Amino acid sequence: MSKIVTFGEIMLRLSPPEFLRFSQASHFDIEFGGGESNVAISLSKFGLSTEFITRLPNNDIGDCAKMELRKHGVGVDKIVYGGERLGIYFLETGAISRGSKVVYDRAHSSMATIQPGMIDWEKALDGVTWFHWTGITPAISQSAADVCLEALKVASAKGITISTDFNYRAKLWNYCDENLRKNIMTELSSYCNIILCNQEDAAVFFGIHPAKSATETNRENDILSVIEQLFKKFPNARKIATTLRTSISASHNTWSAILCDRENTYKTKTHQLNPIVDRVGGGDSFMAGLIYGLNTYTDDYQKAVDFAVAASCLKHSIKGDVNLVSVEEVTKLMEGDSSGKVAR
Ligand SMILES: O=C(O)C(=O)C[C@H](O)[C@H](O)CO
Repeated sequence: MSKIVTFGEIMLRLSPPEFLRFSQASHFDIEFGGGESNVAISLSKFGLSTEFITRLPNNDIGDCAKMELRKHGVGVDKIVYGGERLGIYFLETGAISRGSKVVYDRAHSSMATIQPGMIDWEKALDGVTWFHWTGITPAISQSAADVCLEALKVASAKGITISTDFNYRAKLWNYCDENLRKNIMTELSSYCNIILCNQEDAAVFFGIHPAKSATETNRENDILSVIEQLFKKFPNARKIATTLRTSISASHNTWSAILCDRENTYKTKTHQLNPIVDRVGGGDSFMAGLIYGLNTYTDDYQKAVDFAVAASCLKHSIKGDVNLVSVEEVTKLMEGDSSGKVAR
């Protein structure tokens, strides 16, 4: 039976109600979010045994984060405690052609000040079959990057499948220059078997760009060229996926994905995404869907990626960071029922 661990920072998400601007708000809606905890919660909703590892402050706010994870069935026993505070991110939700805005307030958080040796990875990863991290964790601080490396070394020695979502966040990565960032991400990524990546991630982290042919390229060829180069750079990578969003106008968005292994390419159908309720966590919901898909449809990779894209499509209908949908709901959409009919 699969047992999945994700590792990263869970934060308080504070957002003005509805579509108010920060400057208009007199109070905030409270949720919890974070790339890796979003994946853990979604996987737990799909019925997989899931554990989230992080460092939380030993105070009431840290307790609330833990209770949130527990409420969704995610294991919290490997969490360590200490440090001053829980990270926060402020989200102003955009509308029409005004984009959303994120302001991070996570400096000196418990996760940013985590140090090597604080987590006993040998014990924490005992009996685990899958370990997931993202490029957000090493972006927080050098010591968080070091702990990530500690985890990956142990996971890899134990033969655990390792996945990552590169998740470049331009507003983080403040503690190091471009070269160090490249070295850190190259070392961490070299342990990974399953990778979720987009063109920007590949360019920023590894200086990888689409190879231009004499003929005109298109978006799909560009990303396939990037994926080919990533496979060469990372010999341990078995599968690389990407999501493709088109924003034709504020009211016309589509969502699809591609999954590649070293021999084949699996493309999904294109889903319509309108109206979008909340697009935060779209990539995380895809990642969780892919982890579920690869664990469930073990010899049907087309089905695995079809499940992932349908899952993330549904996420866009849900307020908050997390994809609170069941396998049955995803399967229904995957099989073509996008009617949104009332279930009676
Ligand atoms: O941006 C981050 O660092 C977060 O983890 C916040 C959100 O949960 C994340 O962006 C969603 O993918």
